[in-house]
Amino acid sequence: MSDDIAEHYRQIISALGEDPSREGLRDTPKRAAKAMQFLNAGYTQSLDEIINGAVFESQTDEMVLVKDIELYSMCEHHLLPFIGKCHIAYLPNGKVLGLSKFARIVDMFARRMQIQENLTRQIAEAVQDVTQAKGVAVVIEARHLCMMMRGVEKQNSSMTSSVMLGAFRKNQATRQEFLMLIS
Ligand SMILES: Nc1nc2c(ncn2[C@@H]2O[C@H](COP(=O)(O)OP(=O)(O)OP(=O)(O)O)[C@@H](O)[C@H]2O)c(=O)[nH]1
Ligand SMILES: [Zn+2]
Repeated sequence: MSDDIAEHYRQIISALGEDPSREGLRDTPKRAAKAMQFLNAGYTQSLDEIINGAVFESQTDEMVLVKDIELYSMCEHHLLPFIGKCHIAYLPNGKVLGLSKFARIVDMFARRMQIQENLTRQIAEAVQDVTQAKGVAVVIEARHLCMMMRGVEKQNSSMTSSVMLGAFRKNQATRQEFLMLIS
């Protein structure tokens, strides 16, 4: 599979007018294939596998917030990166999730091709699924290279997307508390 991807990169380099056999580019198809596979490793992972049973009983019923999880993904339209941070909050319902698992959930979905809005929803639904929480909130703030280095070439705009489930959707005070904590 890696060889396959490398061969396609070799053809792309050639079609772009470069010589893929010149010294500096000789190993580039292989490197690019490896990098692309890493950036899309989410397709080879599953929620069960990354959670690895790290869901613990707890009677806490206060909001838990994991803030500023850095995020690197690629938009499915241009295969160019979007980069930003993700905030995840939930209201436990007898169970809490291992802290590192929030970052693992973000990475698993971020390392697939998609748009930011869908990524936000996938993360929220995964946290809900795993914790059976009373509510889950996810906000992603990101800058899209497809808007910066090409196309409209706007360097300072960023996009914020959010998904609120359960109590965060129904209860204004809960939502406000979350938004205040991440602001
Ligand atoms: N909503 C949303 N749009 C995205 C995301 N990533 C890229 N896009 C947009 O997807 C759209 C694709 O538009 P097209 O007109 O088909 O493609 P294009 O000609 O390359 O568009 P321009 O970027 O405007 O040059 C653009 O408006 C992008 O800004 C994302 O995560 N969410
Ligand atoms: Zn794009």
